[in-house]
Amino acid sequence: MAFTPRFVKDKTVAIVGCPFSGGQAKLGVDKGPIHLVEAGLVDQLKELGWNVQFDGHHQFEEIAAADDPPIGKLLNPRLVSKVCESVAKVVGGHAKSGELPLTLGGDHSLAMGTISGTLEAHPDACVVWVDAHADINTYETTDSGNIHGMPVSFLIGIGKKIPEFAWVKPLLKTNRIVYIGLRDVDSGEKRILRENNIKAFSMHEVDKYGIGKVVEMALDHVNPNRDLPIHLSFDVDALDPSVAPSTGTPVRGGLSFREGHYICEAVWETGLLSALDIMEVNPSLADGDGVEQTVAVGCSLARSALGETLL
Ligand SMILES: NC(=[NH2+])NCCC[C@H](N)C(=O)O
Ligand SMILES: [Mn+2]
Ligand SMILES: [Mn+2]
Repeated sequence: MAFTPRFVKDKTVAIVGCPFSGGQAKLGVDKGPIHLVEAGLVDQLKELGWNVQFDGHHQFEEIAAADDPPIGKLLNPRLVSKVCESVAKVVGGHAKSGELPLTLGGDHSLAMGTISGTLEAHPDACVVWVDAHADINTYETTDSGNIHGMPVSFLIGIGKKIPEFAWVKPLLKTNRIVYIGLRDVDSGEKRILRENNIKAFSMHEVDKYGIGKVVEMALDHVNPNRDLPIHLSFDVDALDPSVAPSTGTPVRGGLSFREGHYICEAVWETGLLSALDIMEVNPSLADGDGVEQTVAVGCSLARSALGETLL
């Protein structure tokens, strides 16, 4: 289908490369965006008819806080906060000018920035969060202290208020986010999802209803009239590790290659996509083939969400 989504002008996609790993402990996830671009993503999107804006990856070095001791259990808190704040400005700027921001991670803490940016530009946007994890731990519930397991709690405004993160406005309403693919949710997170009535389709529902029905139910929940902008935040660990092995927190029993792509295709078909994140590609994990395979799958998910069809 050769159309442009409703909230995008001149079929322009702005690639926001975010070589950042501070939201978790494994080295290498900062190399994800570089590999995705080197695999030819820019030309692939041009081939699909997009005007592609890409002026190099973001440099976060100058942001590095000299002294960044943990706050409670939270690791690298000042660094993550400052990086996400700058990402929010960049993503929000693109969205306001009618470009579709495609953020390449980097770890999923970045979504605190990307979704903040989306909501500045489109206050009524909804979020489809595709992940093995709920990433909704709070100051009180996090066990690992890794902020990539926490961005959603900041966006909806739960948990202890941390002054270092004061810029994050709790703009995301709990009925405007839906999860697909969950299978490794901490017990504190399960309670948060329940108490806040947050809709989630785990792998159990994918097995039970099939991916077609699950995506339809997910969109019915966050976007009942199919008129709101959609921010699709895709953590590649939603896919089964046999499909995307190069990622920091793989969990077996994940989405198949087709199920992952189907989600992207179905979101594209709504004509409402307004921002896309491809997160947690870590080219230093897994060996030879696995790395190439994961990078290729990251690119093809992006293409599917941006209009590539099978026929
Ligand atoms: N974006 C991710 N891969 N998140 C994994 C989070 C794992 C775990 N729930 C934690 O909070 O540490
Ligand atoms: Mn995950
Ligand atoms: Mn995640």
